[in-house]
Amino acid sequence: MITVKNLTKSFGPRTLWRGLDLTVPAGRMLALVGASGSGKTTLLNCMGLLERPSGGQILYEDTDLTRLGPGGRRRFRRDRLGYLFQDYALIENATVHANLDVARRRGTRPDHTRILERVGLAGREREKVHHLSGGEQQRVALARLMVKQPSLVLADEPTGALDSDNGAMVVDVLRQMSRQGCTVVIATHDDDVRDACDAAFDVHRQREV
Ligand SMILES: Nc1ncnc2c1ncn2[C@@H]1O[C@H](COP(=O)(O)OP(=O)(O)OP(=O)(O)O)[C@@H](O)[C@H]1O
Repeated sequence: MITVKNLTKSFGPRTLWRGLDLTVPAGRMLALVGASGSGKTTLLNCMGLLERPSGGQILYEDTDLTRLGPGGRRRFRRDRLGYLFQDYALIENATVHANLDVARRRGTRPDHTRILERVGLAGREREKVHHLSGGEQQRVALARLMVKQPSLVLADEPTGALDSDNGAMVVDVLRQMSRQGCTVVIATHDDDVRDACDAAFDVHRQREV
């Protein structure tokens, strides 16, 4: 479960939100919606320790993420978090296989063949990521999440570069992860994605819609 309490974020004189409260229980999928520029990505970045809020708390279970030191932040990212962001953060120069292997937890042997089949990339293990299209790279990022099995997934427009079939597949995979207990937060402008979530939170109005 992730709980955002009384969160404020300003860039210089401009305040995006003040006193924002939000809870996403484990096993639930929440859509972050709202006009362009309302701060959906910034809120994901705060939850994902990529940006510091100006005030307030972000609790993951009993840990206040805003108070973690460098070691705690590193461990949280490594052990708990899964990002599905627009720039994918893949290792461009490496193969699909290598990109999946870096996400593997010690002591686990995920079935890459089955996972790549699931995301529509069967047989592409040996290809270099920089040879893949934007939508294919987005699906490698999804496959990497399936390998990592994080307990908190933060996704920013995860269907942005995809056709509708692949978009639906991404939502199915995220739903499957949430059924296994993962907390999933998705910033989206896509009504199909929003409808597939358990709830939607408008970042501009600061309430569920
Ligand atoms: N590092 C930064 N410095 C200054 N302003 C920033 C910074 N990051 C984001 N902003 C501003 O904060 C506002 C919210 O941006 P953000 O990307 O979070 O919105 P969004 O709701 O995700 O938008 P979109 O739907 O267009 O992706 C924007 O006006 C943006 O210019």
